[in-house]
Amino acid sequence: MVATSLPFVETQSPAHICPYDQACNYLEWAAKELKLDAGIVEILSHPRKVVTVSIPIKMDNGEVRVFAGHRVQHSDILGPYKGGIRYHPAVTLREVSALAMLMTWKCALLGIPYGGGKGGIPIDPKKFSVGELERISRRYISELIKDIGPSVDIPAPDMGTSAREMAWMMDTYSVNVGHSVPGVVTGKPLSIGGSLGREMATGRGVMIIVRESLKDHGISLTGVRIAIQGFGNVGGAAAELLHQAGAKIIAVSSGAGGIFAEDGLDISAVKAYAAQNRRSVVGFPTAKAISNADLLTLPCDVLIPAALENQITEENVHEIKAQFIAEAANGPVTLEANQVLEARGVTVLPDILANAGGVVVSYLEWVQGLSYLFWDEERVNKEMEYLMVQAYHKVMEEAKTRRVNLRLAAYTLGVGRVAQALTDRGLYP
Ligand SMILES: NC(=O)C1=CN([C@@H]2O[C@H](COP(=O)(O)OP(=O)(O)OC[C@H]3O[C@@H](n4cnc5c(N)ncnc54)[C@H](O)[C@@H]3O)[C@@H](O)[C@H]2O)C=CC1
Ligand SMILES: O=C(O)CCC(=O)C(=O)O
Repeated sequence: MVATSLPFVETQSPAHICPYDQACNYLEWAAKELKLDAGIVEILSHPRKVVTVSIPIKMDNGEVRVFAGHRVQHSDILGPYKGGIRYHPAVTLREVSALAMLMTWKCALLGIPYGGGKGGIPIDPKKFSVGELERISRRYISELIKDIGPSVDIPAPDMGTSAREMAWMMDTYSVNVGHSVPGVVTGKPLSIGGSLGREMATGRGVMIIVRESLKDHGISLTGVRIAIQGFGNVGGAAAELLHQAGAKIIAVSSGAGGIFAEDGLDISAVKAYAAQNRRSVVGFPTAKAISNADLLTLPCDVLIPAALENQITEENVHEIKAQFIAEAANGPVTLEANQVLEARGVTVLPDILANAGGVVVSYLEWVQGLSYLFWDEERVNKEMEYLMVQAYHKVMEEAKTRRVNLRLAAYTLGVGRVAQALTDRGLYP
């Protein structure tokens, strides 16, 4: 296991598991299987560019506060940096760096012409007014103006951000360069060049990958018992689509806790409740209250962590009862826990495959924008489904050929493609 140092001043990760070390461990694991040169691993272990900016803001009460805003550009070997921007109090530079690296492998695995990037601001958006969030978002993008662009680095939503923030960012970028540039972000509102289907895309991709994996095991979605941690953009959409497909969603959660119903939750009612309660499911009538930790260990067929990283670790892995885990979040299962689950025969559908639906539709949004031709939702969903199912089968085939688990198979495909491009472009001497 490596403990990789980053060449910049560091904010410490509060978690005991350093996400960047973990990302490098995954890279090393894949590199060993691929028998890559140590030099290639060394290059790919370091982000190409790391930017941290100060965001000075006048709060509604007149006080001036300064926030840190990060953008990490891991690799642009296959195309412009691509990845979301996270607003969450636990954001650190190491976390953003790890997530940027994951984006590189995800885009490569899906065969879309992007590199990997990620951004983040360590704030809890629930504690800010809309006006304060707008000022933070606009100043963050103004500070990054030279580092982003439709062929350089294209942000998108992640935890704590949505189409609203993307619209502010697109507008700020456009005003700064003097003309409208819709392609600078994806996940934007439809009115300014967003794509139909983007909002539900990550959840839809999760549903597709779960469905394909169950199908391979001779199981249909009907009646399958599913627990989902996180009921935001990704978890909420996955819950809705899996419920529509016949699955029984027995538990969902938000940051402050979760809810459980043995016979399955009415997901439309939970959605309506969360919309009225600042996106929290806590207190939903007719369901039992459970903690986020308890949700993970519920007896169920499929567990979908759709919130933060490092949720299933060596500490709780032995209590996990699900036979299938779909990583809707980025990095929710640690490498050590993954190995334990694999030894027990649990199918872990890795993040870079399971949650790739979002970046795939971001790509389709970008393509539609560049061609000035907008598609109906059916076409967007069909194109996304094709790319997701194709990637799923490639991962299954790779796992079979190499006799490795699905995570390693996904990584060998993603890392292998980037390493090949690095060599072909002559960037590896
Ligand atoms: N938005 C997107 O298109 C994509 C998101 N992802 C990943 O999916 C995950 C969720 O992202 P979004 O749904 O977009 O975020 P979101 O902000 O819309 O929702 C996050 C959900 O997690 C809950 N949450 C927050 N802290 C928590 C905690 N400590 N324990 C349990 N739940 C907690 C929130 O209450 C909320 O229900 C993240 O890991 C993100 O990187 C991955 C691919 C694309
Ligand atoms: O849609 C995108 O461009 C990026 C989504 C993202 O941040 C992710 O897949 O983790």
